[in-house]
This record gives sequence, structure tokens and C-alpha cells, in this order.
Amino acid sequence: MTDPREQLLDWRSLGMANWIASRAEDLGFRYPTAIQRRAALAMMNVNDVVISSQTGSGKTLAYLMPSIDGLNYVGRGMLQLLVIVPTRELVVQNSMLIWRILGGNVSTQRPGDSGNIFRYIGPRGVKVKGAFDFEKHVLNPDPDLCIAEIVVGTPEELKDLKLQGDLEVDLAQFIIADEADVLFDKHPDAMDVLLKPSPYEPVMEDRCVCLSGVALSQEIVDRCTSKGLMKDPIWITTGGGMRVPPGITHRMLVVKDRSRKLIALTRQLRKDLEEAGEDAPPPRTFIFVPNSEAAKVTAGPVRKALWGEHKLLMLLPEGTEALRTVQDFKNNKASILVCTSESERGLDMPNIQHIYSLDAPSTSSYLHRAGRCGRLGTMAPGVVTSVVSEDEVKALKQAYFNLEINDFMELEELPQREFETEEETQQALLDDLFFLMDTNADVVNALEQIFDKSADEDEDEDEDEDEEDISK
Ligand SMILES: Nc1ncnc2c1ncn2[C@@H]1O[C@H](COP(=O)(O)OP(=O)(O)OP(=O)(O)O)[C@@H](O)[C@H]1O
Repeated sequence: MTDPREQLLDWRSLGMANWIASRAEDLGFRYPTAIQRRAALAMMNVNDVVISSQTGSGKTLAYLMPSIDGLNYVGRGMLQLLVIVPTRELVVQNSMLIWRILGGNVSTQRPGDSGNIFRYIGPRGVKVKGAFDFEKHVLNPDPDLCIAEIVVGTPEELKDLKLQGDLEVDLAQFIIADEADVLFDKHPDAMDVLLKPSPYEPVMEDRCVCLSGVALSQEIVDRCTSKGLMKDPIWITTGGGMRVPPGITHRMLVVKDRSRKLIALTRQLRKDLEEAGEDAPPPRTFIFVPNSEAAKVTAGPVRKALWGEHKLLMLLPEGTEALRTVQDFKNNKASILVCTSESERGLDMPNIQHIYSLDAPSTSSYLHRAGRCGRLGTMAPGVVTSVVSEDEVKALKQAYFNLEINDFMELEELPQREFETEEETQQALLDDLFFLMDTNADVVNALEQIFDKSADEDEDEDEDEDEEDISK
């Protein structure tokens, strides 16, 4: 029997239904965290809410638990909960979590797995739909979309669906904007359309709008309130939104020029993987690169530097493969994920130990990338390594300064490995030769072109500004 004192702390103590509290417990979310308690209390009292807290602190359940608990399970067949997220990977991740809360079979095939559907006692048949692809979801909308109770989608697709009459956003009782800063920054018009007050008075009496993100600004909230998109929201913040999770090791690996980055990365990666120990499972790792082209040229040499159980996947912003890649990586089918900045927000992967960046990330990018490790419930806080050329050091140090990271290690490019026998040395030299032939021919050139192009663009912009200045 549960200790009655524990009940004072669990989801039921917040007034949530027994079925959803039991479900959260079965899925491993035994007690609500501080932001989850506060968000639940505010949202269950029909307040508009702003949740602003550190990466990995549990914001998703903070808005999902009270909104799923608050759905009307009698009057079915219409939209009640709309979740807006910036990327399709997050559409899938969010939909899967909602599906699991609503009983989806999540057996991990471990004995005694309590997340199994057979223990589920909540409402059945609730429809959860995702909308993130213009051709697939807007041009040919699923007929069930207009009767789904829960829809998760990206802003532009949801806006089009609303405007063409395929999604009754005006009926939604809960509207959530996750990663709200990027949603309002990149899709302001779509957000205005989606959060516009409903013409139906009973809906507006009970409507709850929730903005969630890391370090949300007052400016976004003022914009929403002045346009009537939300009213007098309650702020739920935990200290240090603009700080990376504690305990993470930060490393700066400086190379002479940009063409050395890949070699430096592969050598450092190999050393880090070796240090993890042969008997331990391969450390779960993210490698961030600036764009898809860079991801493609990076993946080859990194694959070559791997051995045994280490496997690599690539997550590109385009193509439908991405969704499978996210699931495969989540399910541990590979230990290394090469991805672009588009994937730096929100992806919740268990036990990430290493993050590498092949560029000098901006403050916001650094914050979100580092936030892929050190998440709630992980054992080891993780290591974040930025591979930068000498001319990028200043930008990286600025990001450290903005995020109050005072303690960071400076690494140098590792020399080629030393071998015990002549044979091994010969083989390693040959390997490096082949590696350099491959990489010099296309990889390094391509990387240089990509990095130089972006540097040229920056310079062009500077020049344009100079010209403007002169003309002034
Ligand atoms: N009450 C809880 N008990 C145990 N684990 C939890 C609880 N709430 C959330 N978690 C776990 O914490 C991790 C981080 O949660 P979540 O993805 O919601 O963080 P977040 O604040 O949205 O992060 P980000 O800003 O990076 O998107 C997840 O793996 C989630 O399963």
C-alpha cells in the first residue's frame, strides 16, 4: 500500500484524475517536478501560462499532464488540445508521448514493464494526429484530422489547415506553443492566426494558452497580450533559464584552420570513445554541423573512425527518413547522431554523454545543444566539445560568457596515435593516407567551401554595411 505521505506529493494531490496519475507513474514519472506542479495548478484553474525554464527540466509534461487531464472525454469528435512545435521531429516526439500517456503500447519487453497497455485504465479511442508536411498533411488532409481531439503540428501547416477549414482551431480548449521563442521569431503570422481569439464565447471562457520555452522574453508575452492572443498569463519560471544544466564539462578544441576540423574531430572522438572502455556500451553522442551538406561530408570520415558496436546515423532537415532516424536513435540502434542546427531544440534522447559542434555556436544554439545532455533523470551530466578554428575562438568565448560558463577546458588537436609494432604503425599510416586522400579530395574541400561560403556571406554583409555607412 502507498504511504499516505507520498500521496501529498503525487499527481493526485494536484487534483488530477486517478487514471492519468497512475499512467504517469507506470511510465516512470512518479512525482511531478516543481515546474510541473506549478504549471498544473495554474492550467487546471484555466489561466494562461508562460513556462520558462532550463533545458531538460520537464516542460513537456508540465503542459501535457494538466491539458490531457482537462480534456472533455464525453463530448468527443472535435479538437480540444492543439500543440504547436517548430519541427516535425518534435511533432513526432510529442505525439508519441501523448500516445503513451493515453495508453499506447509501450512495452520495452523487459520483465515487469509497467508501461504496458494492459495496465491502462483511462479513456480509450482518443485520436491524436500530427501535421507537419505541406504535401502530405495540408494538400491531402487525413479525414480524421477534423475529428481528432488532439493535434500536434508545425505552425505553417497548422495555419494552412485552419485557413482552408480542415482544422477547427477555434474549438480548442488548450493551445500550447512549445519553443515559443523560435515559433514567434520565425513564424509570427502563423502564430497570430493560430492564437487568434475564438469567436465562440464558451470556448473563450475556458480557453487556456500556454507558451513554453527556455528563457522566454517579456517581449513575446507583451506582444501576445497586446494583440489579445492571451490574457494576464501566470509566469512559471525556475531559476537559470539561460544557464546550461549543472555538472556538464565544457571543452574547446582549437585547430589552426577550418580544414583541420574533421581530422581533429575524428581523433578526439576516437579517444573519447576509447576512454569510455571497451566493455561499456558506446557513449551516446550528438555531432552538430552547420547544414545538410556538411552533415553528409562529415558522416563518412567519422564512420571510418568508428569500430565495433559504434554506429552512426544522420538526421537531416529534409526528407521523411528523419522520423525513422529519430526513433532508431532513441531505441539505441546507433550511438552517434550527426545532425544540423535544426535539431538542436527539444529532442529528448536518453543518456546523451557527448555533444560535439563543428562550428562556433551562438549563445542560444550552445544552450540548446548542451541541453541535450544533463537532462532530468540522467546519471552522467555529459561533455560538450566545440571544435573551432582560431578565428572562431572569440565567438565561442562570448557564448561561454553569456551562459556564465567560467570553467572550460582548452584542448589541442591530438597527434596521430602511436603504435607498439612497426606493422601497426605502417597500417595506421596507410589508413591515414587513405583517409586524407578521401577527405582531401572531397570532404575537406567541401567543408572549406561551406565554411568559407558562410564566412564570405558574413563579409559581404559587413561590406554592404560599410558601403551603407560610406554612402551615409
Ligand atoms: N516527473 C518526472 N519524473 C521523471 N522524469 C521526468 C519527469 N518529467 C520529465 N521527465 C523526464 O525528463 C526529461 C526532460 O523532459 P522534457 O523533454 O520535457 O524537458 P524540457 O524542459 O522540455 O527540455 P527542452 O527545453 O530541452 O525541450 C525527459 O526524458 C522526461 O522523460
